[in-house]
Amino acid sequence: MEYARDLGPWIQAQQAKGSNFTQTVVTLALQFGYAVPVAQRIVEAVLDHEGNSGRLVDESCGPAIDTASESTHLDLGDIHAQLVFEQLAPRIVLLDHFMTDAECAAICELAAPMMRDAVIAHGAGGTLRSDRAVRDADSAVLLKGSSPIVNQIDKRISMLTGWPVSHGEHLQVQRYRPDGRYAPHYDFFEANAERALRAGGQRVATLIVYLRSPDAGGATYLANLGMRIKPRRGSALFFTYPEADPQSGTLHAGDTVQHGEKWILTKWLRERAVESSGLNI
Ligand SMILES: O=C(O)CCC(=O)C(=O)O
Ligand SMILES: [Fe+2]
Repeated sequence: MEYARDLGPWIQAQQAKGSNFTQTVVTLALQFGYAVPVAQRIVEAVLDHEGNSGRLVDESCGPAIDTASESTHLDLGDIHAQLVFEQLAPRIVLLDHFMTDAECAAICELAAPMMRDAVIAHGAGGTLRSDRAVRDADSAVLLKGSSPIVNQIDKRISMLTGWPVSHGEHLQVQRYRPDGRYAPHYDFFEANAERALRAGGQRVATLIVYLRSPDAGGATYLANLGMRIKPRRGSALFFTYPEADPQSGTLHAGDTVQHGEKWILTKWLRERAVESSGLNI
């Protein structure tokens, strides 16, 4: 992450004037136009004396898409995806051509007969149940190893993110019909969701692949950023939340589908190997 060199002395001066961490971050954001998560990382780096070079090193050791190359093509072995957009903090990457049209169609066909009401976690125990007021969609689980195409996509996601297949949940396909939506939420578990956390630790990243675009509506809305990602078949949206906290800036929603159907493939990545026989959590 690059930032103006003179910010180092400016931040030190703010601190010397008695500004606390939060005040310095907010002032940096308001006065210099940095997004708050970026401002936070700059202030952290400067105060840790790492900021002298004017360059921040991302120390996160979780799943990551390596976009350091000058090229917008990402060689994923069996396919070349194309980098469309990336944001550093919170980390968001949008790719085109992550799956071919034929692969999207094959995954939809595989999932269609297995569709059930999509569920959400409720209460302290994290009991799973359908609540269409929050998540109005159907969902199907594609167990790891259950078919060649599932293997292929799992491997491709692992290659993209540098994260082992073992540390990912089973793929899921979500289908939204007209009026279907997913209200704003975080993907990480509540701290008291013991059963889910025991299976492989916290969720740390989400990958969504758009399999079928609705005719209207159904964007993925990144609420903290005021950003809308339009579903386009074969494109993939990746975001990470190294801290399972609102500070991750990853509040997001599936906007209401107005016309047509929206189908997506989701992969949630965990801290550790996921020990689950069937269902995700
Ligand atoms: O439907 C979308 O665009 C977002 C889906 C989502 O956030 C989820 O399944 O957790
Ligand atoms: Fe989500």
